[in-house]
Amino acid sequence: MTYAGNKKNLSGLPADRVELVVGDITDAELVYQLVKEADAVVHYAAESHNDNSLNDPFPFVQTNIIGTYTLLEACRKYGVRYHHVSTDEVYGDLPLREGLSGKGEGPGEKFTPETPYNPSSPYSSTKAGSDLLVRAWVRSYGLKATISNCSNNYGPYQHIEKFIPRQITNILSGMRPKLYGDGKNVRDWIHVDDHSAAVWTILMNGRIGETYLIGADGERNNSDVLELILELMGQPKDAYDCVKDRAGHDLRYAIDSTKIREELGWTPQFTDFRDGLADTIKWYTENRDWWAAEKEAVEAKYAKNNQ
Ligand SMILES: Cc1cn([C@H]2C[C@H](O)[C@@H](COP(=O)(O)OP(=O)(O)O[C@H]3O[C@H](C)C(=O)[C@H](O)[C@H]3O)O2)c(=O)[nH]c1=O
Repeated sequence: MTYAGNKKNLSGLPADRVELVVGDITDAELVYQLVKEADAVVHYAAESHNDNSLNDPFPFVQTNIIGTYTLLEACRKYGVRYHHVSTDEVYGDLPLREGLSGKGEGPGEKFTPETPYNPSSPYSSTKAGSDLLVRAWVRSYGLKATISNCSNNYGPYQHIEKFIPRQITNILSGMRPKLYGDGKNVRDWIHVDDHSAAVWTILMNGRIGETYLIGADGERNNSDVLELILELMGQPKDAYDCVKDRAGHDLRYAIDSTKIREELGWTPQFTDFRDGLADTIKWYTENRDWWAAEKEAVEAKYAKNNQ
């Protein structure tokens, strides 16, 4: 199997059965050469960070649209099975629920595979575009492909630009965590290993042409997540800064993952967010070498936007 992606996301896939390929997916010559030899392609190789897409959308159009197109064409040419890793953000956002405890309890509307696409940011609109390319390649050319749309991941090896690792590494670097706006925005958290296991399940048993939503019923608002990080790291509850909100900030994401659970028998294994977060903190604490060199540059980018 050829895996187009980023080594940092490999956690959970059986390494002996996967050949990791990191490269420029807009480089058609490279892509065709690799896909020719592959049994299957799992495409994780997106530009993925909303804040970066707001500052500079072009790499998102190039990688997420042209890169996906290039992979699809190569898979079509060589008859290779393709799985497209995507995001719940293609569906836009949901209204905040009154009284959300931050523990994912209670009823509320969630995204389903039938929810109409309504992306908000340059990032999510390019992911939506790439999903639609996949659907067109299935219908028009009979490409053997599946799509998954997952909620917010957390766990080891996540880029420190993202919310959870940013706050952990801020604290470890003697800086205060940064919360956008009022911190009431809700994300539906899933451990990266559960996401990887779900992708593997779809690749092995998913029906061609289908879209599966992946989520672990992990809704929490950002303030609650940050307060838990502060508590687990022995910091005062209020030791953070509220900073400028993200432009067009999506309010709430929530996934209904009934389809993958009932049809393919997948269930998340990381059901205790507190434990998963504690392990994640431990990982960043013990692996400073992995992130420390990048910290200054990441924070300088945020500082330019007063974030
Ligand atoms: C970096 C940062 C973020 N935030 C807020 C903004 C969001 O409400 C939440 C999570 O932000 P993050 O940028 O980590 O993730 P999302 O914008 O929700 O998107 C992520 O999850 C989806 C599914 C993908 O598809 C994206 O690829 C992935 O980046 O924390 C803060 O309050 N402070 C911060 O310093």
